[in-house]
Amino acid sequence: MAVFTPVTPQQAADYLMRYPLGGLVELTPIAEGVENTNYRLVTDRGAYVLTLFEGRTDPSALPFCLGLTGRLAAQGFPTPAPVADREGQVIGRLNGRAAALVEWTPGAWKRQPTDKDQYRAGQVLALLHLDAADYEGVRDNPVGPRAWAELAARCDMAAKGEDRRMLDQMQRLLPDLARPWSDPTLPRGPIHADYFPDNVLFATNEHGATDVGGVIDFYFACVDVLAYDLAIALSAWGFDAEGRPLPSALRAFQKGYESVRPLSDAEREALPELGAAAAVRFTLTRLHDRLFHDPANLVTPKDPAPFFRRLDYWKAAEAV
Ligand SMILES: Nc1ncnc2c1ncn2[C@@H]1O[C@H](COP(=O)(O)OP(=O)(O)O)[C@@H](O)[C@H]1O
Ligand SMILES: N[C@@H](CCOP(=O)(O)O)C(=O)O
Repeated sequence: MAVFTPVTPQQAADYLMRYPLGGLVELTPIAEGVENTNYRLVTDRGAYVLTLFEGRTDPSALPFCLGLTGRLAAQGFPTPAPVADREGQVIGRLNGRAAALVEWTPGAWKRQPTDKDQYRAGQVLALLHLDAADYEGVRDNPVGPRAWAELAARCDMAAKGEDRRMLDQMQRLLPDLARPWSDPTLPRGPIHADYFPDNVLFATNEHGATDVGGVIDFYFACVDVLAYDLAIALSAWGFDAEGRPLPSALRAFQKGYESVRPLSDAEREALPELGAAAAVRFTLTRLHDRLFHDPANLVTPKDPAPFFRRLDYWKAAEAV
């Protein structure tokens, strides 16, 4: 369960006093997620997510992340807006952690997205890139190329067996993986950087159709190469649980993306390299989090191996 820092109903009720949201009705821990502590919090006025930010989310990045979602939500992009307290602040402090309240988004993520869902998810990612383009916030990617070597060095102290084999292979690739980041022709801008199916909630819209109701979890958001965000998303949406490619899902997602924001030739060409970088980035964080997992946390670490297998697909695509 993703509760690293427990919050009691009394502590939540006290925290709520600074918001114009009425009194606490219900506080329920949210089981999903692996990074931060999340509770569903219901008040007299509505439902919200209470998040306490843990290790990997640097509190100094929160103005960027919450500013971006606030801006996108105000522009009509489907994402829950952060809630300001009576003094206009969206970032508070609770139980020794930076904390925020965000509107609750009804809906659920697609465990088995159809090609139509893939297409729509691709469109919404491209809309995010267009809508966020003139956002003025600045944040470097906290798990960009510079962080990979450090993560690998930490894993190096503990990896054995199959983990060691994956790590050795990734360490050999690291020097070349950063190449696209020195290419000035690749457009940059605000990206989500964790656009996985579990961060895209689908709901029934006012016309009775299923649509993306809310994109959540912008806590890895940063300014980076736009096509890298697409490569991350393709890597997240276009493979099965074992890490084998799903060609029609990959096609549908990219087609949806390009129906809104067509790629330049340079972006299309760089996509396999960016995909390989995405495979390594998520393998490394998963490997790191599993190797250094604290059993006192009831979160189940994610398996790095299926992400590592995505490398084969992207490397083969690079060779074409
Ligand atoms: N605004 C929201 N509306 C509805 N559910 C949410 C919202 N934010 C988070 N959740 C739920 O909480 C879970 C964990 O949130 P997430 O931000 O992905 O956590 P983490 O960053 O710890 O991985 C999500 O999978 C979703 O079920
Ligand atoms: N998406 C990442 C881990 C971050 O988890 P999330 O629940 O915040 O999406 C992964 O799959 O490794």
